[in-house]
Amino acid sequence: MELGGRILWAFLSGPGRRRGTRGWPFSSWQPHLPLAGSLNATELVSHWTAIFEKRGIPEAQASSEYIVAHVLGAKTFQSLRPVLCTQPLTPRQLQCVQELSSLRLQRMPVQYILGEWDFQGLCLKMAPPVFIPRPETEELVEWVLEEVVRSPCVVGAQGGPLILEVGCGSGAIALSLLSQLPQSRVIAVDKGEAAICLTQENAQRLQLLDRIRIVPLDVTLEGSWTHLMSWGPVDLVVSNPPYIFHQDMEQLAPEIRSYEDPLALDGGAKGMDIITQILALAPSLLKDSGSIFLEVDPRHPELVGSWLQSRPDLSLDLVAVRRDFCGRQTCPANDSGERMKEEEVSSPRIDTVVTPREVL
Ligand SMILES: C[S@@+](CC[C@H](N)C(=O)[O-])C[C@H]1O[C@@H](n2cnc3c(N)ncnc32)[C@H](O)[C@@H]1O
Repeated sequence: MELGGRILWAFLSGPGRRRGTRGWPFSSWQPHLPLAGSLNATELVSHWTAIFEKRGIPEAQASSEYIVAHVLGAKTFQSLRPVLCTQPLTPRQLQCVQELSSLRLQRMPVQYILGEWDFQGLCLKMAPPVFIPRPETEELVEWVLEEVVRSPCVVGAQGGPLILEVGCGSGAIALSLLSQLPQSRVIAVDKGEAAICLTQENAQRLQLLDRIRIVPLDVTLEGSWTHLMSWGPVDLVVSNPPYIFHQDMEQLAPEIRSYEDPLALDGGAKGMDIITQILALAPSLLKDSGSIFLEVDPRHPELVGSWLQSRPDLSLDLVAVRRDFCGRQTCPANDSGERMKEEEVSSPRIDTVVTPREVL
């Protein structure tokens, strides 16, 4: 498929991905501490799973397994050495499990409790209120990687693409692209101070600081981009922007509502505030042959399509839409208002391919 101008790839995430329906279980109820020496890891997991279930904590068993494994020095319960599963925990270990489980009872996400989480095989430090990277976003990264490998024009002057990530959060997208594209360089921007610090720390931990520039920047501020232009136009823009419709914010799970930065989630009335900022800036920042990859809500391709029609000056075409592994998607309409054709392609995760206007 030959593409004339700059192009846009939209990655749809299911409507439920950042929401939740469970209630806030705050109460004065105190779980009792099991007697020291009396419980091994397997029994302790059962003990806390039962408490979590009783208190309506989502993913009760997984939560207790992660916590117990973490205290015993493993990433997952399944990877614990068999002897550690049957050996009684020490009083100190029991106390530690108790403290971390109490945080879970307050609906703190497991990722913040453990203080680290894996994304694309990288172990990243996590800290509230910086957005916790979701598994759906790993698919966005995989899509970008596929396109970089497939498209020889996505190569910058130093032999790899120059990538701009808008809203880097913990650095998950930027750092996983850097680690899998050894020739690439990334400019990672975020308006949140905590996000900038966490990306910096994660880049340092992963020894990727030499190929990343981490810039505190609010994309909605006029003129904020001018100093980015000195690094030249980029080959790719990647973003998992805040895209939740404002009215949907109230339906978010307590884990999200109480611990993650609302600025990482709330995309304004139609979830488009940051999306349109990114698109509007593309001509100044993106090479003519460049691409933008965005994670969006299933309602967005239609909205983005209409918005792009009102901005022909941007020379941007929405060329492809994928849905996430949850498989939820609305099929957007094309220019003539018809439903877009669904094509079967090699990856089962791709459901709709939108060809660029020039090719239609
Ligand atoms: C959904 S989070 C994505 C974080 C990370 N990329 C990930 O996928 O895990 C969106 C990020 O955009 C940042 N952000 C929100 N508004 C912004 C703005 N106006 N300018 C720059 N960054 C912004 C937030 O601070 C947040 O870190």
